Amino acid sequence: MMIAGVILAGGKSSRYGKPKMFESYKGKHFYEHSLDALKANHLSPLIIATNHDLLPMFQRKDVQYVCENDRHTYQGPLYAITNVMLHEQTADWFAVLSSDAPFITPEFVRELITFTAHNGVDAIVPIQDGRRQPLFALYHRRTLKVMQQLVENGERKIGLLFDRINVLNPTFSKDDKVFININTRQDWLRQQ
Ligand SMILES: Nc1nc2c(ncn2[C@@H]2O[C@H](COP(=O)(O)OP(=O)(O)OP(=O)(O)O)[C@@H](O)[C@H]2O)c(=O)[nH]1
Repeated sequence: MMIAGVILAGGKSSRYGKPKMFESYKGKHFYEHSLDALKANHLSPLIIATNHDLLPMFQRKDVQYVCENDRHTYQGPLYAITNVMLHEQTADWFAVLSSDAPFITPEFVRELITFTAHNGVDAIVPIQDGRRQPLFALYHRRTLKVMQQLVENGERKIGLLFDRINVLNPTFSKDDKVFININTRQDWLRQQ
């Protein structure tokens, strides 16, 4: 079974005011914390989903870059995941992380992956504090068709996907910090 590691690192960062994936924590950019958590679990290929404007700002060479078509820039995570699945056709599963969660750990990714052993599951989406965490999640390749249908209908909400596929919703009580994502500078000041 092949699991690709995907980091969503496009978007507008409009609430943050500048591209938040390049903020630094412990000597690494935010996006590198996601990348290294996937890499530590030997996921392959490793893919950063981004857009042409941001592409020159990434420094890591140990990863593939998948850019959204200019016309489709800023369409959100659902579009970005669909685009990655269309580009990477060999992986069975896609471990998808955001690039604004600097407290992510290899241990979290390792635990998440264990749930792929469940039969007949299309996606593994943790629930934390009663909320779904779709950007700390795993999606099977067979979800691509439904994703494409949603995207073609102009849908942006990834939540709509979960009504149409078989989702496992594990809980991770141990390390609450893992799921913290940074949307505003205020968020980041609070966490430091
Ligand atoms: N590749 C790609 N990633 C995206 C896109 N939209 C959001 N993301 C990523 O998805 C994660 C969550 O994004 P959000 O914070 O909800 O949206 P954002 O556009 O980055 O920021 P806001 O403008 O403040 O909403 C981040 O890691 C983003 O980099 C997109 O269109 N393409």
